[in-house]
Amino acid sequence: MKYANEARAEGVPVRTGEILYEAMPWLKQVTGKTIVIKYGGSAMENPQLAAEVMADIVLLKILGVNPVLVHGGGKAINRAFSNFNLPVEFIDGQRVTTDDAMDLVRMVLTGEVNQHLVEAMNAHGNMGVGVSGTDAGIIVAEQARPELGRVGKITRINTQLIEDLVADDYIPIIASIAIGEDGGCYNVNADVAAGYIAAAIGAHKIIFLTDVDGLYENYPDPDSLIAEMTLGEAEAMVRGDKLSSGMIPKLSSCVRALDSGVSAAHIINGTVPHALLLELLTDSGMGTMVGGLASAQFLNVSPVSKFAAKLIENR
Ligand SMILES: Nc1ncnc2c1ncn2[C@@H]1O[C@H](COP(=O)(O)OP(=O)(O)O)[C@@H](O)[C@H]1O
Ligand SMILES: CC(=O)N[C@@H](CCC(=O)OP(=O)(O)O)C(=O)O
Repeated sequence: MKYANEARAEGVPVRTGEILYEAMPWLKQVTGKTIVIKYGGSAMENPQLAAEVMADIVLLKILGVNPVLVHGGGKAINRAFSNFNLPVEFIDGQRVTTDDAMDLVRMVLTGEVNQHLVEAMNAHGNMGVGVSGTDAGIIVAEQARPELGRVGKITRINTQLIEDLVADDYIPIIASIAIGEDGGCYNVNADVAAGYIAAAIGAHKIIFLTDVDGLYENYPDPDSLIAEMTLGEAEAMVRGDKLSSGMIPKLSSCVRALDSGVSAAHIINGTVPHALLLELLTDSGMGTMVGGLASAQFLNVSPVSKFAAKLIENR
């Protein structure tokens, strides 16, 4: 037997209660909504952190959010290429993928990365269903450019399987491999795949989990980290010549998603513990938000006004 006084002496976690309560306004905005989460290979390098990210996604599902996970695995593919002495070559952020290399890319993304994520997620209750973009023709593509080999340009997204899984309260975990219009399969950039999927399923938000704190105007100058930008500003940056490598497909995908009605896109640091929860359920916010706020007058204001801004945005 244990007396109540004893339990209290161990410390009542008042702050924990406050934190949970503070989540309410944010939770009201996202519960029942579909959120596409793109998990990049760069933020997946630490398996413990990756397992925590999967647990946070399950928590969001339990809280009524409908997460759809789209993942890459560029670093794991690089390692496999090096093991097989295949050259790693990118043109405009896209991996040059020969026919033989395609088999390896598919093996790594669907056989290794996807299944590790499924395993980590399903340690918390078997909600994760791992699929490739080829399953039920989720991602359909044609050859992008002959010099890239089997790199696909997405032509359409079939949303049915994703919608069915979400309706049945599963969490789709989608590897960025596409089925060809001409048969066969294609390697597609996972940022691009996530943007297309978010647009096609009418997601509320898209969140890119990467290994930096967000988008820097002049990378890596820490003072140039962008907290918020409008769709117009993002479009101008995509058209300009300041962006390099990994951020080109991410920002282009933010633009595509917002153009199709997704309310906000976020680029956040997935290596920060509980980054997703902090972004979605607290006043703190994280990284770079594209779109989102109704007006610049709400920038850098108190949490209460920020909440008001979010309500306006949701009208
Ligand atoms: N302007 C920029 N802002 C932030 N990161 C940038 C920028 N330009 C290039 N990067 C690089 O982009 C990387 C993230 O892209 P990438 O490696 O493709 O990640 P992921 O695996 O998450 O898709 C960062 O680690 C950083 O080195
Ligand atoms: C065409 C192309 O470049 N495909 C990517 C697919 C994986 C990916 O996008 O992974 P990240 O999200 O970790 O960058 C590749 O082969 O690396």
